[in-house]
Amino acid sequence: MPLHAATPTQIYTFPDVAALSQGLDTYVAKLSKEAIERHGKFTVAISGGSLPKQLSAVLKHNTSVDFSKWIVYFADERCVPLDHEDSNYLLSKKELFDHVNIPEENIHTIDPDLVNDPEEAAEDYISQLAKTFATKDSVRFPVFDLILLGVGPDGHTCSLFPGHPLLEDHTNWCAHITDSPKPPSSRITLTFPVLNHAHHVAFVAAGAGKQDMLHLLLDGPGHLPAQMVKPVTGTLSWFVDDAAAAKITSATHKGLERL
Ligand SMILES: O=C(O)[C@H](O)[C@@H](O)[C@H](O)[C@H](O)COP(=O)(O)O
Repeated sequence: MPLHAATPTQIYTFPDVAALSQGLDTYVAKLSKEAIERHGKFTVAISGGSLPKQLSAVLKHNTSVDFSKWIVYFADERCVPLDHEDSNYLLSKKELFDHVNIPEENIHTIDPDLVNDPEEAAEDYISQLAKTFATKDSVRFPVFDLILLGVGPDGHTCSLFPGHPLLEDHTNWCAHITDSPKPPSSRITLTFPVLNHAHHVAFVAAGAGKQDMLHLLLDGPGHLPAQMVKPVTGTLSWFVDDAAAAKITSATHKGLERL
């Protein structure tokens, strides 16, 4: 089955989290190879939460992936020091970076000196993005090869929360938030235009706790943040385990396929 979905949204389901990690490994390894063949690098943005562990369980052992060509950003980051237990960087470091050979300079962290000034931290992150995606003026939005997203119980993704003014940010590449309903309250996040310009966007969701939200997001129309992720020309995929997929009832459900 081709990974490039014929339908706007492709849902891949797996019997359990172990199989989900296997599927993610296959998917990410394929996209990494394609991107490196195409332009010599693989640009990827990674979220926090449960995703880094699910992503890395199998991938970190995959010796066929050329991690030396990876350029990593964070889909969102909490404004905390890099060694803080809430740091998304620290999580991905433990789960993935410590096990593979991504050059340190290719891993774009929040500037630890700016964690007390979220606005400055977001500005700095835009400058970091510009290093990879040309200058801020010569390209409209970064085009990531892959952005990996999680989804919260309220339908948030990245640090884009329901009803928040950041949902209306259609110009900045990265924005800050100081009133995140999910702690910690200060964060920086990629914005919708960046998410929607990626070549590939994949949501990852596992466990019965996600059932109701997945039903809401995938079975009907709506304007929750996760539903606002609609790549302009890229693909949109969901990687879910059977527990998370259990309440999906619409036509979309009939499209469920094993990877
Ligand atoms: O830093 C963060 O908090 C995230 O990037 C956030 O958007 C996360 O992906 C979702 O809240 C899902 O988190 P779980 O996978 O842990 O449910």
